[in-house]
Amino acid sequence: CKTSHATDGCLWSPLVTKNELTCDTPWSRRRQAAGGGAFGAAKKQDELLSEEENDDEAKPSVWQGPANCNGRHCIFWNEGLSGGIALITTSHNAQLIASWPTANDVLPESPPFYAAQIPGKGTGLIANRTIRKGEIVMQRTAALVINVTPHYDLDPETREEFYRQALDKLPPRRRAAFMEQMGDDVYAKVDRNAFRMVITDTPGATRKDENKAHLGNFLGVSWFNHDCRPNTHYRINNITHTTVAVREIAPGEEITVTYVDGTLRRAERQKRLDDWGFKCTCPQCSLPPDEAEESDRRLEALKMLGEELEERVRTPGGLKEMMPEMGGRLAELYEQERLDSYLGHAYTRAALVYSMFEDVEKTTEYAAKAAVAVARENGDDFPDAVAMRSLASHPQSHWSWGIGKELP
Ligand SMILES: C[S@@+](CC[C@H](N)C(=O)[O-])C[C@H]1O[C@@H](n2cnc3c(N)ncnc32)[C@H](O)[C@@H]1O
Repeated sequence: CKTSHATDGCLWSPLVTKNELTCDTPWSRRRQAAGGGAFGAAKKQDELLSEEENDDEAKPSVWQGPANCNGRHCIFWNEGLSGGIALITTSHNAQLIASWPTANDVLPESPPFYAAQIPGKGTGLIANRTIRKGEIVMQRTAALVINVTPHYDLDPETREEFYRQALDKLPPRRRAAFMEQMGDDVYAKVDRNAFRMVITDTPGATRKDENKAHLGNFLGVSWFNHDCRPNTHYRINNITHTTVAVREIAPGEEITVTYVDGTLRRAERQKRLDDWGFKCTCPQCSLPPDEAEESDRRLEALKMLGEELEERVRTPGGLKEMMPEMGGRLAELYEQERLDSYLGHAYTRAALVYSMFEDVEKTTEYAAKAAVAVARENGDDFPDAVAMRSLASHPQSHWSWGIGKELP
């Protein structure tokens, strides 16, 4: 093994230990991604979704970098991992990412959607068959991960050059797929299509910690348009983005996500969506005035009730003021507002409140619903999903059981 930053042969990187060097690992040929007929739509639209999967020759999975540093932020990349990943971040964050598992970024044989032009929205994704509630619609690993500090602090010219250098580290088809996204330059493509994510191994780190806050660009995921009452929920684990259906999606229906907090009132949602450069005309935003006002009133009630429950649980003696029905009311408000992608949170609150007052029937009902909704939204092993399964099967053994009744 020679140690070099050359683009072929045995590659060296500070991100791998000597034992992990992959010099003699034979290159595995990646399988050809499905495409063509399954999408049914025009070829151009198929390519939007599948091009990065069609590389003729696979690359070895080797982390490289740092290169092209600007202060503490450098470019790190791995051409062979999950279709190709490039990072602009610190060495510490890059090492952390390199230690994480990633999903294999390959489209399923028959993706349940095709890309099409949607009037007034640009490109979007349409279901080509019935998609079941709870079904994974798409799973992608980030192609580009960028720390927020260079994104917000660098002068535009330096930043654009820096981003182009990072993009150059991706395999050509992946780079081409990136360039298909909406936005006039690389910066705008990142800005319009990226998801905020926290790169940390420290529980409790928040997006406000600039060292940890990053923007992740996930090819394919960028084609989901916004709806204030979307039919999917997404989660980001490590640097993998997973989109799951939160209700049954009919063939021909557009697959949507929300870009903003759907529990906000209509004017606030629309204000935030202005930043994305469009006026939202989704069914919820297009309700007749009286129904829109009713929705806003429900959202206000939902917010107040949620805050009241939090406050009472946190304040000494606060549980004395609580009534078991408050939990059920909260869940009802979420259901009436069709906030299908937030039901895990609402059902969990409801189950806990009923458990505090030893209502066995309601506790098991809401804990069972919460277990299913939380698993759908966050994965089967998510701690709240595990806790809700346990509450549903043995309510009396849970920490919350009866604590509302035991107070003096
Ligand atoms: C992440 S991209 C989604 C894909 C995009 N339609 C395209 O053609 O690349 C976000 C952009 O799509 C458009 N968009 C998304 N949802 C929309 C909606 N509900 N109404 C109008 N435009 C929307 C906006 O221009 C927004 O800035």
